Amino acid sequence: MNARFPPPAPRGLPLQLDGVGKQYGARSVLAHIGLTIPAGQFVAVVGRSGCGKSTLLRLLAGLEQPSAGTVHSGGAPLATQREHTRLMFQDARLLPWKRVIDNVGLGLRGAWRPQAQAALAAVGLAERACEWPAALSGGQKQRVALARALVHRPQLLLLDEPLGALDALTRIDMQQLIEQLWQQHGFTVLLVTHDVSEAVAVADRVLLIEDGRIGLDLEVQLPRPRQRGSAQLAALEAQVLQRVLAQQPGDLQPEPAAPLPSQLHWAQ
Ligand SMILES: Nc1ncnc2c1ncn2[C@@H]1O[C@H](COP(=O)(O)OP(=O)(O)OP(=O)(O)O)[C@@H](O)[C@H]1O
Repeated sequence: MNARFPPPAPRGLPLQLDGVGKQYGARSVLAHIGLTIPAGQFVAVVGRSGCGKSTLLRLLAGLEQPSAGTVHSGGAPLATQREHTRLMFQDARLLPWKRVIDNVGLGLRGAWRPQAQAALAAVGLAERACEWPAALSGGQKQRVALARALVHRPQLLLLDEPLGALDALTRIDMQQLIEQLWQQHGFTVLLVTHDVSEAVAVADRVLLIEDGRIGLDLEVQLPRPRQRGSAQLAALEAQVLQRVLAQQPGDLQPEPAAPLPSQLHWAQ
């Protein structure tokens, strides 16, 4: 990757969540979340489907407001830091009628092309700047989405399962790219992922959400680069998985099965 990418913001944003809750109508999704995340920490957020991982990210991104509690950064409401926060989703959300570089430069003013070109170089796609998004693979589209975030020099990068649709090898490449950019630029990362092995491989800290709260807060103190497939990573992964599996599936609990037509027949 390219070291010429503009110098990073001095540090990541620290986060302080106090008593954060989120309700949708009568349904409580998050309750009393209290968290201190130091500047520049790489945090992975895991938990069963529907436990509130994306909701937490949307609250941090300012796309939703908490029903209770506060989110601060450095003593001020996080909302004052919106320009330093970027969110990336599972789908790249590129505009198909704009070339790759124009997608990266969306929202920039002035002489933005060199910055966008440098961001593309940082994700290894300098040569693809003038192509249409349709000419890119899924992994390349996600790299463009990452460049589109990087070009704003974020201090807080919120990643909502951005690698979920990628094949296993492309996924590891992207994990390593994100880790490398994080090391270069020092932004704070919150990565929502369904993949516990990904969480322990890339993060400093893994948060498990269960019953609307932080059910497990695990420091990953292994040196980097981490050896995929190592016994230490496997042990951490097992520790998180055991905790997830010990939990009731909550709203994923299937409805009582309706009898099949053939069963109905035999019951008569
Ligand atoms: N706008 C909304 N209105 C009502 N309920 C919502 C809304 N957004 C999310 N929910 C509910 O909040 C709960 C948490 O949703 P969320 O998307 O945060 O879960 P998640 O952990 O990210 O799930 P997944 O892993 O499946 O993506 C779910 O039960 C969901 O149905």
